[in-house]
Amino acid sequence: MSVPAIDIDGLTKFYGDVRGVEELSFSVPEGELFGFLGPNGAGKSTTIRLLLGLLKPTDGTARILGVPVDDRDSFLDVLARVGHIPGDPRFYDDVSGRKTLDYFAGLSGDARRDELLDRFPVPLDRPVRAYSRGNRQKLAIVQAFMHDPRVVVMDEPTSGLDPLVQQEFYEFLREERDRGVTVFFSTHILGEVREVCDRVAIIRGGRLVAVEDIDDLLARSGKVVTVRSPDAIDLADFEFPETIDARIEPDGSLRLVTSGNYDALVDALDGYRVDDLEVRETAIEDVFMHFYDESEAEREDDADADAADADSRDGESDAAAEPSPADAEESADA
Ligand SMILES: Nc1ncnc2c1ncn2[C@@H]1O[C@H](COP(=O)(O)OP(=O)(O)OP(=O)(O)O)[C@@H](O)[C@H]1O
Repeated sequence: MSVPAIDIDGLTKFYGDVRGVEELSFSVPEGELFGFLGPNGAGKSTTIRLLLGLLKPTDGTARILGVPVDDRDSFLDVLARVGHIPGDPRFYDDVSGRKTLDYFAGLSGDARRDELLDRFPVPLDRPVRAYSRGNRQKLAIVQAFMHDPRVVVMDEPTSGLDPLVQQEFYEFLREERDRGVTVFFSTHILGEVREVCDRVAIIRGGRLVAVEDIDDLLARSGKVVTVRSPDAIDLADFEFPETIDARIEPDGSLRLVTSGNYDALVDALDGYRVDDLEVRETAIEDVFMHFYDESEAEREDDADADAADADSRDGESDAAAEPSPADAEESADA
């Protein structure tokens, strides 16, 4: 079996007492479009910075193309085959876009510069200071891909792009994936994951909630059935083995999420008059909220356990400790 493009094993980072990420383990095979989804503060940027060796882990390891990030000499060679778009791309403001790209070309090459600029044009002779947010992002895209990397790691790469450029970028990512490039990108936008990803890791509160194939996730998430009836609907009539969730909406209609066929539903409906019946795919939002809700419950359990722990310790405050400025930010010993 070939070596995964990205391999993360037990990766943990604490900023003082603050959890950045804890015990993350997953891998991404070559040629996959992999989404890394989580709300603000979930630990996406921390993971990406650990993966690229920009931050030192508290525990665990990350590998790109089989090389551990802490094997500095070999890892520098690997980085020549990696593209990176940081969350907030920064360039020297007084330097033109062209000179900026010249600089990066000197480091790792620019065989695809012209092709990328045709696709994601920017005002090359203007200083980057004068760039709009979108143009800055496009410059970051060209810079990340122009040396024809094997693996590209991106932190919320579509922020600031207008919808047309976003679509162009998604198309470009699919083409890159089809050429065998591995694309890892973080996002908090659910639709983006559905539209472009093959698989997704869902992270919340620094912990991995799930790693799922997008199609499987949607397939086993069921269908949403809404029934409107002039009769009072009794929920008990709709508790079949296939029922994932059933509730009566404020307007009296039945909302049922079902994973199976409709025989039991049709039988149950026999006792009711039906004004309206609608069956639709589960929205990806519902699917992810399900994971987020579960993870929220787990966090509350953790918080309860922590509080119980603190109560059991004599003389200790149960307030969460703030990180001291000294240990808040830390860079790797590169
Ligand atoms: N330099 C730092 N010092 C202290 N805490 C930090 C630092 N960087 C991140 N954190 C904390 O680590 C956790 C994860 O943050 P991170 O920036 O990785 O999340 P994120 O998913 O990228 O969020 P966003 O989408 O808002 O960028 C948060 O609780 C954050 O406050």
